[in-house]
Amino acid sequence: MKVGLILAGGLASRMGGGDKPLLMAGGHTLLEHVLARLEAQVDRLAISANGDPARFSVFGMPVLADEFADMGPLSGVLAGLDWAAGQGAEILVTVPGDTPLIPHDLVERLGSAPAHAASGGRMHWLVGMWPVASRRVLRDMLAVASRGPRVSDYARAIGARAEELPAGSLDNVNTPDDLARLRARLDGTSTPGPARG
Ligand SMILES: Nc1nc2c(ncn2[C@@H]2O[C@H](COP(=O)(O)OP(=O)(O)OP(=O)(O)O)[C@@H](O)[C@H]2O)c(=O)[nH]1
Repeated sequence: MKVGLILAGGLASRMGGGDKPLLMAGGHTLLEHVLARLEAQVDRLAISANGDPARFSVFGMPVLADEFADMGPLSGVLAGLDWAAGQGAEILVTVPGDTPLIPHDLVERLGSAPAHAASGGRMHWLVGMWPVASRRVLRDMLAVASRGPRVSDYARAIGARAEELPAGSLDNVNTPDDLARLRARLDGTSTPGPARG
């Protein structure tokens, strides 16, 4: 069984704070775009976010808080792997909530875990497929780290493979300029809404 995790933690400091996945583009939040593309590809979905989970309650999914504070996205990945283990899943698919245009066949393209997405030769480590059995390696890494370990270090430690995805499908929103570009791209398109929410 494969389950999915939408990463929505972090500080969004380059956007001036707030929840990047709740920003609007093309008539939907970025999170709704991710959901609409990922939902049919996995058996269950959860959101990784700290703070008040109520702000994500409209999506009807579990909201997983980081166990290790201030350790960056890998702490969210660990929470997702622990949740996935509890669901009886073997594979966790992660997608950042600020990456709304992932392919509708992402899981098929990634193939088997561990695999991580690349575009134009650049790795997008958080668009990936993680074996749930690897979670002990990650827990050990986080338990001894004094600051957030690099996602690439963990992915490489478990033998990650890179899969090239179509150009533009991994464009993410880090800055107000990124958001303006995305809005210009989605303006006037009829993006399908999510099946829930
Ligand atoms: N669970 C969790 N997710 C995080 C954390 N930091 C970042 N993320 C997620 O990881 C992905 C990439 O995050 P970044 O854009 O690099 O970091 P950010 O904090 O969101 O934004 P900046 O402060 O501008 O770097 C996004 O989906 C974030 O939601 C964290 O500490 N915990």
